[in-house]
This record gives sequence, structure tokens and C-alpha cells, in this order.
Amino acid sequence: MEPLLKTSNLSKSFGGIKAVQDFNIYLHSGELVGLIGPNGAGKTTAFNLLTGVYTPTTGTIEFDGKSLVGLKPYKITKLGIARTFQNIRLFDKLTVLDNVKIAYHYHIKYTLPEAILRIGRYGSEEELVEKKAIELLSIFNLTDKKEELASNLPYGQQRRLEIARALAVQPKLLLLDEPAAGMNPQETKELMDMISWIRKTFDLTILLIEHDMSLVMGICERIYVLEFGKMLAHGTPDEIKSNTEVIKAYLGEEV
Ligand SMILES: Nc1ncnc2c1ncn2[C@@H]1O[C@H](COP(=O)(O)OP(=O)(O)OP(=O)(O)O)[C@@H](O)[C@H]1O
Repeated sequence: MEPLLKTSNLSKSFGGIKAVQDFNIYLHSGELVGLIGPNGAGKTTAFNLLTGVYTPTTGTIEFDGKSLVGLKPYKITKLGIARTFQNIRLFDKLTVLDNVKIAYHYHIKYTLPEAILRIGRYGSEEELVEKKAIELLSIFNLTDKKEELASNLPYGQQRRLEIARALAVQPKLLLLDEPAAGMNPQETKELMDMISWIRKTFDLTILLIEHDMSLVMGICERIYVLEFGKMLAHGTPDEIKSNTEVIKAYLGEEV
């Protein structure tokens, strides 16, 4: 079976800095895979390449049988890749519900005149969007916050809302950039369970950047390790835990 995502010698340089070099990964449909590495290793740059924020200096990205190189981020979202950000990016001045509803509009079918005149498919599609957005909020335990401004939510809830919003674009592949950052151990545990659950329920493939090793080792089937922009190792959590190069890269930290 062809992988859902496959990159080949993907590289990105900023002036003299080789942020990502020969990044070769594959993801099969339904897999939950980790991407780890010390600070500055190139993890977020890799996500930015996969989502069209940056154009690769060299290399290829195949997703679901199509090349993504040169496509704008919104096109890539439409093809089925959604992401969350290391620094949460919500629409602060919108309500929790509207943050999710906006994301559904990637798939809306009514035309602009229908929306302006509030006729045709507009009414029925808007009702459906609201219903689906409320369902998503309930999965993420945010139903009673739906009328709050996103900026008023505590940090852990903002992180969950960002994932809910990413799911609203109905992706095949979800890229999570440090979803547990700033969470306490209890919140991290709940998040781990939630990530495993949404993967099954929404039939997702997930690529996860995370510094919390217990989270990565606990839920990922395979892990890629980057260091100084290069792939240092790739394997199962057990293989990565006992890889001497990886242990060295983390300066003796428990992996
Ligand atoms: N837009 C940019 N312009 C110049 N250099 C950049 C840019 N984005 C990233 N870099 C550099 O590329 C390298 C990789 O950065 P990147 O943010 O991808 O690492 P990371 O693994 O995500 O790190 P962290 O774990 O700290 O988030 C770093 O040296 C960084 O300074």
C-alpha cells in the first residue's frame, strides 16, 4: 500500500542555515507517528514545509497521490492536512463556537450571493455547520464554553480548542506541534487519551511533535528523531529509547 504521505530529500535553508536536510519520512494511513529532537532541530520547519508555509529548497512531498510542493497553505488544507501551532493561534476575538465554525467553511458549498441573500443552500448548510461544531466542542469538553471569547479560556482549554478547530477542516492528516506544551501531567494524560481516541474515531493519520517523552513514547507507533536538521534515527519507541545516538543528542536525559 502506498503511504498517505511521503517526503523525499526534503530540505530548507535560510541563508547559510540548513534548517532541514534530506528529510525522508513516510506515514501510512491511520498511523500515529512522533517527530522529536532537541530545540532548533528543524521540527517546526518540517511542519511548515508540509503545510506550504515554506517552499522547500529541494525535495518532494507526495500526499494522497499528489505533489504538495508549490501549493499554498489553504490548498493543502483543502487536500486534507490540518495542523496546530506551537504558539496557539486562535481567533481571540471570536467565540469558542465561531472559532470552530469558521474552520468548517473550507468545505462549504453555498455561493456568495446565496450567503448575502441568505437563500438556497445557505440556511441548511449553516445549520449543519453549527450542529457539527457543537458536536466537536462536546468531544473536547468545551460545550459550556461555546459563547466565551477564545482568549478567555485557560491555556489547556485553548490547546484543546485548537485541535477541535483543526478537526473541523475534516483532515486526513493532522499535524500537532507540541500539543502538551504548558500542560500539567493530568492535562497531558487526558490529552494523550484524547489524541488516541480522535485518531480512531475520525480515521486520522497523526504526526506529532512533542517534547514530553512519556506522551510520545506512550502513544506513537514509530518515531523520527531530528538533530541539527538531519534525521538522526527512526524506529519504534523501544528502538528509539535504546538508541545511543539519540541518548547522546538528549545529553543523557531519560528518553
Ligand atoms: N524563518 C526562519 N528564518 C531563519 N531561520 C529559521 C527560520 N525558521 C527556523 N529557522 C532556523 O532553523 C532551525 C530549525 O528551527 P525550528 O524552529 O524548525 O526547530 P524546532 O526543532 O522546531 O525547534 P523547537 O523545538 O525549539 O521549536 C533553527 O536554527 C532556526 O533558528
